[in-house]
Amino acid sequence: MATISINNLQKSFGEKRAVDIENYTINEGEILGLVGNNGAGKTTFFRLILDLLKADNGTAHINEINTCESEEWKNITGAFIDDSFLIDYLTPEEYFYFIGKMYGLKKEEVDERLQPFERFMNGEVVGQKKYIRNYSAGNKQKIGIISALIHQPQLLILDEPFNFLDPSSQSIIKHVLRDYNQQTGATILISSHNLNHTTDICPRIALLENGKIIRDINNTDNSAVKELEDYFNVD
Ligand SMILES: Nc1ncnc2c1ncn2[C@@H]1O[C@H](COP(=O)(O)OP(=O)(O)OP(=O)(O)O)[C@@H](O)[C@H]1O
Repeated sequence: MATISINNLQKSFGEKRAVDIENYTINEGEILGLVGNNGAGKTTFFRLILDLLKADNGTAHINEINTCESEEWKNITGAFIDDSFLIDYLTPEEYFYFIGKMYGLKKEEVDERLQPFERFMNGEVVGQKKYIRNYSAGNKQKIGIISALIHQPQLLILDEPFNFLDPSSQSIIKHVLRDYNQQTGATILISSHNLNHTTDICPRIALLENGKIIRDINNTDNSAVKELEDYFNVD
C-alpha cells in the first residue's frame, strides 16, 4: 500500500515557479488525476516525487520515506514519464526481462505477466525482433506503461498515459488501470489533457495552475466533467 505526502514542495526554473504545493496527501488506493494547462507543472510534480529533480524546498514522502533520502520506495513504485525511461537498443522483450530481473522475476514470470496485456499490445510489441528505437510513439508508450506495471507496484505514476495511443488502446488502458486499482488497491497517479478519460477513471482530480493545486475535486460521482470543461473553456 502506498500513501504520498507532500509538504511545502517547491521548484523553480529561473523566475518560473513550476511547482508550489503546500500540503497534499494522496491516500492509499486512490486514483488521482492531475490536470492543468501546458506548463502548469504536472510533469515537474511527478519528477520531484520520483527524485528525478531536486526540490528547492520541501519534501515528497512515499509511505513515510523521503524519496530523495532513501531508496526504499523504489521497490513498490512503477513509473513511466517519458521515452527516456526506455532503453533504445533493447527489444521490448529484452527490456521487460531486464526490468523483471531488477525485481527478482524470472523470464517465465515476466512472460506470464505480459499475457493480460496481449490485447493492449495488439500483436505489435513483442515478437517483432525490433529494437525499441524503431517503434512508433504509441507502441513506445505501451512498452513504457507495461514496464511500469510488470512488477505489480503499489504505487503507479504515469505521465500522460493516453498520449499517442489509438482510441481502442486508450480504452483498454483505462480498463487496465481501473482493474489494477480495484484488484490490488494500488495508488495510481496520472496526468492527462483528456478530461473525459480523467473523469472516467479518477475519483479524485487535482487541478494545477502555475504549480499550485488550485482545486482538489471529488469526482466519485463523476461530476467533475462540467467543472473542468468550464475551467478549460471547452464548448
Ligand atoms: N528543465 C527545465 N528547465 C527550465 N524550465 C523547465 C524545465 N522543466 C520544466 N520547466 C518549466 O516549468 C514549468 C512546468 O513545466 P511542466 O513540464 O512540469 O508542465 P506540465 O504541466 O507537465 O506541461 P505540459 O502539459 O505541457 O506537459 C513550465 O513553465 C516549464 O517551461
